[in-house]
Amino acid sequence: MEQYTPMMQQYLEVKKNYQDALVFYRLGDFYEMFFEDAKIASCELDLVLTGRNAGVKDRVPMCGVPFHAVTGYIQRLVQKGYKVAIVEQMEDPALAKGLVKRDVIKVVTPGTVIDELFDERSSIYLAAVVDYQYGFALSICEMSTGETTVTHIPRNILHLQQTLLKNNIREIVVKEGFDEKFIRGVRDLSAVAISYCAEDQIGEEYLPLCEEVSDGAQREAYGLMLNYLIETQKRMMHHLQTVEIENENDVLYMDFSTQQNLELVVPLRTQSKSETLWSFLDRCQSAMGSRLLKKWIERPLVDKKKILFRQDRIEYLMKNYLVREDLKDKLNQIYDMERLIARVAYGSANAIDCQRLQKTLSQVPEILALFQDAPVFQEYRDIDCCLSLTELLDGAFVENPPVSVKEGGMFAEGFSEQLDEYRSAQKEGKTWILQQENYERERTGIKTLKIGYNRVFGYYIEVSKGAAAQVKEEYGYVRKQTLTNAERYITSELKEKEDAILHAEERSIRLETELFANLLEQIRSYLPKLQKLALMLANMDVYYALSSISADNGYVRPLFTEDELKIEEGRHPILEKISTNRYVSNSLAMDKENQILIITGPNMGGKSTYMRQVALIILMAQIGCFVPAKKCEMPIFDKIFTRIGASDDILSGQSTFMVEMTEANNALSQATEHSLILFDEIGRGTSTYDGMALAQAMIEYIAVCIHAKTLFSTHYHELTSLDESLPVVKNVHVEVHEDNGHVTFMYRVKKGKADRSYGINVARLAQLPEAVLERAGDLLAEYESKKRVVQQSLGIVEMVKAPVKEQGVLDKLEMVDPNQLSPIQALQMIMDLQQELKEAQKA
Ligand SMILES: Nc1ncnc2c1ncn2[C@@H]1O[C@H](COP(=O)(O)OP(=O)(O)OP(=O)(O)O)[C@@H](O)[C@H]1O
Repeated sequence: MEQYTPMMQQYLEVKKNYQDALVFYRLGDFYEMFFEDAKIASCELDLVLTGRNAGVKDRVPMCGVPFHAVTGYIQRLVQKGYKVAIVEQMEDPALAKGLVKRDVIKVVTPGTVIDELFDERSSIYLAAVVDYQYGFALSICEMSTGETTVTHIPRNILHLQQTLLKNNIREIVVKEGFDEKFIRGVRDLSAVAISYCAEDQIGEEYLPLCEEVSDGAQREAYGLMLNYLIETQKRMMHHLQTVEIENENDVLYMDFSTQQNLELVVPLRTQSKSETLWSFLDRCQSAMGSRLLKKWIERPLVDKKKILFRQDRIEYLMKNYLVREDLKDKLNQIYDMERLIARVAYGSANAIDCQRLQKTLSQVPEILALFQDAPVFQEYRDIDCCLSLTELLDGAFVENPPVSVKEGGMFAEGFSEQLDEYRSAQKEGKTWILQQENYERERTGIKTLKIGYNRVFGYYIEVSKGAAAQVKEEYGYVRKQTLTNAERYITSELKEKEDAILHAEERSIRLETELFANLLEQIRSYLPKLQKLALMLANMDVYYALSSISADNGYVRPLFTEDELKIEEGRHPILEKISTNRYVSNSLAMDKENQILIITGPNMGGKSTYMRQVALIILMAQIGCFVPAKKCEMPIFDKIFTRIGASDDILSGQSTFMVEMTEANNALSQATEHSLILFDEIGRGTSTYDGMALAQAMIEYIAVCIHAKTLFSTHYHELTSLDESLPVVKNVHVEVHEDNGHVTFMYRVKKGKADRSYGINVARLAQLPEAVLERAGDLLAEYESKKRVVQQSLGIVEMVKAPVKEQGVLDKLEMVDPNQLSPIQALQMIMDLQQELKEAQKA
């Protein structure tokens, strides 16, 4: 019977346990892939697919990548959603008896990348999801910093998808048997990979971390996440930070499409390089500052005290120009400490990382000194700067240490006496070799004689073929190798010295490796303190960025009210900087009597810009930043919903109109009186009457049942008469001047409705054929003579709000399958639902 070669048997043995990963199998200076893996990888990475003789009749498909370039290839595969299992040689091939031992040292997966990260300013997350029948518990982790959180979300496909998209989760881990319906929902999001993991006993070393999580389902999710990390990373993850328990109500809620519509962190058209709020505000000097800023933007605050706290710090820096500039200079010198220490803890740091850590640490006391007299930064006054560690690392390394930690040459002279001794032995040896070369030249009279070195023969004397006759027996040369035009010899003296040199070299490399491991261990003992310092630096960086942009652009500090929203001369932060003509500022006033503004006016008149501007000002205010306005008073909003523009449909398979209605429903079903709703031309995706009817019914529902502050732009002029039946509805319009059929946009928002629509005038700006414009003008006149009127039911609209919160309890009861619950889970469910019901009734 045919049989695979021993090596191929070894490969297949490993592959058996990693069916869902591409196995990168180390063979000398290459990582090779075989069989299906080779076909996939050659396709995805443009590699040549070859074959290998493996003992059986057919050659086995194979492709490979050189080991030194492997990171880039893994990056590309993981980006595409693949997992890569790296199989290393576990012993020195030169010393191995028989087949070299090999094993998987790590599995790189889409949600756990560390060394293979593309972009230092963004973060990639992994989430473990546990289904407890009436909800999901999630544990989310960012491997490159060790940050972890746990949270609960409703057991609902849309909510799960939203959570994954909003948090840039690239991979979810579930237990075998996870509800197929939800798996399909996750598969619809092509950017999220799904992995399965069994629940195992967690190692003792991680138990203290687990104890931080008191909630049963969350702890289960956290445990599942740990299990998966242990299984894939195959090493102790010292860098995992204390778990943060997150509650969706602790931040201003936005759904994913709102984050997209407002272009908070990604531009709407993914191809375009246009500015997002993040890129605009990001004056951070370090990547960790940028990442923190992004987090602030995606999770604005709802707690007034926390907002004021940030405002105070930003204000301090705005007022103290010199401190701010000094801070900038110092922050400029720091490195991405968060990821540096994660690499140290994880064990993948090199000498360059440690050197950067030292440089960063040495800035800390200077940064703190800047805030000696600033009461708003008092919290940091007693922070431990890890001075002893800074000293320990100071001057430890040579100026430009090597990337590899395996070849020595990292530590500076004076770091270790022993190392210095080995090194001087090496150096002496090398000087001896040079001297010996001269000596041999002199005694043989061969001017071209040289002493060389290679790995196979060690040191040798090389003499050209022509001169070989001059080599006399009495010199004691032993011929070792004959080349085409040279002879190579060794002498016993040379070999003796060689031994000493190589010995010293080997010993010094071994010592350096030991010293380095030791140093990492020492740094690890400072871990919690270092994580605190990194967070402080990232915070400082964000404070710097926001204060600098606020000061440069004349932003004001928002004041918080109970209900009234008043923005005087507000501006769109980004447009005011990039627009070629002068930006026209606009005010806004809303309160209980003015809850809904219907905005009319021509296309291109500035309606969308006005709405976005309001949303951005509110958002900036709730991250603690100052805002582009002359004055701003506002309540704290709990949620923002938008339906703006035709956004790309991420959740595939929905028509524009369906997306529009889904987003409208998100707002109508979740908004409260403390929310902000922006509806831009809702209903335009269907026939005029349908659209107008839906728009009117939505406005009425918001006015009567929700009471959220709402900006509603529309081209249905008929809707402007709603202010008669609904006193909370007010009309505003964007001003235009018309002169002989030509319009000039004033971009000023004024009270009252637009006198008419200007579609045909705007079309003229687009240079449509005159014949079309004329015909349209005639048709318009005809239509207008048969004007539509808005149906108003007896002046007062009566509507009943859909029960939202109690309904939630009923929905959960309905969805749960009692046969799937353990007695403890059932008890927990009763307690949870009862609690939820109480809260719903209180609200
Ligand atoms: N306040 C302003 N100051 C200066 N320019 C502005 C202002 N508002 C809008 N603009 C300019 O007008 C353009 C069109 O604005 P916007 O998209 O808000 O119009 P719109 O009324 O929503 O149009 P449509 O109904 O076609 O969507 C913007 O891209 C911007 O260049």
